[in-house]
Amino acid sequence: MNHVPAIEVAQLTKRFRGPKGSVVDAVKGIDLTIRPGEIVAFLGPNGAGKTTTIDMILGLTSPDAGDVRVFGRPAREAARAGRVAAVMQTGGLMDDFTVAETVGVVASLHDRSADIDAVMVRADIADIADRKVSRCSGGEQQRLKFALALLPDPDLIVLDEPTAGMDVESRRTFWAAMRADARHGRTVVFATHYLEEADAFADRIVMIAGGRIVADGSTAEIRTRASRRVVSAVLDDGAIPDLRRVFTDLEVRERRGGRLYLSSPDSDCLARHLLTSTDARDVEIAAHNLEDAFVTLTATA
Ligand SMILES: Nc1ncnc2c1ncn2[C@@H]1O[C@H](COP(=O)(O)OP(=O)(O)OP(=O)(O)O)[C@@H](O)[C@H]1O
Repeated sequence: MNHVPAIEVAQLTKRFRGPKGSVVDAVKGIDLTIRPGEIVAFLGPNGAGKTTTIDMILGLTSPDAGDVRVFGRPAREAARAGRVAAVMQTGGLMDDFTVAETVGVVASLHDRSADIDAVMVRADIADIADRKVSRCSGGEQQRLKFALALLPDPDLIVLDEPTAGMDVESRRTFWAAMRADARHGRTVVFATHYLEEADAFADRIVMIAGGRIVADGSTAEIRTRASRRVVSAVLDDGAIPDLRRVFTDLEVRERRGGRLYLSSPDSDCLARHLLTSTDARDVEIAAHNLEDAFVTLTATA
């Protein structure tokens, strides 16, 4: 069963028509395979097409072209079978219920429900069980929605910007609960604007811009692909001509504080050469942060 992808999307396309005949190509032929147990971030700016893609994966919107399979089945069928659950940005909670009542009512709607107490602990809402929903903060409400999503014990959980509008502390608590739960082998897909969330939580980042995937890989791969790493060392300018002969793509970026900053497509090879074949001292390799990668990749999309 594990050979069947959790999500398989082929040439997924969605066009919206505006009021005056205008058209928006929200998703322009996305291909994507997500394996069971992966934690994947959809990272992209506003209007990139993340929500539209998620809606099609959940079977809430039909694609204009292309195909979505969730655990080998059409999206809606997988959702009906209780294999998929979602935490969406807005709506869905009743103000006058307490947290525990909400969980109880929703659990009773499922044919098969996970242990309620265990779910409340996993979503980190056991301490606020008696609080009215209307008195819960945005972060607490999102954790409650996360608990509701855990109730059918789904194999895939999809979260659309689950921490939008939360402060730093609430975000941290939310992700701590998510991370603890993800260790149980569930597949998790989430959309975010926050680079640090994708970086800290996902195994894999799918960057979406302008309705297309502009990069797909592990966080480290994305960084490397987006921008070369910078190798710096204490080294005289006199060494540069020789380095240029060995590394035809060498870029001399700057000299600062006695250090020379260089880059080349293979930074490991450059660093090795500096250490073994030149007088360079204090060699360092610095990865660009994800913010740099994001700007570079979406600018060229
Ligand atoms: N129902 C709709 N009718 C018309 N246009 C739509 C509709 N839904 C989305 N769009 C447009 O499709 C594009 C993609 O929107 P989408 O919500 O998928 O992006 P997103 O990456 O989720 O953005 P955000 O991060 O702001 O939520 C946008 O230009 C948006 O305005």
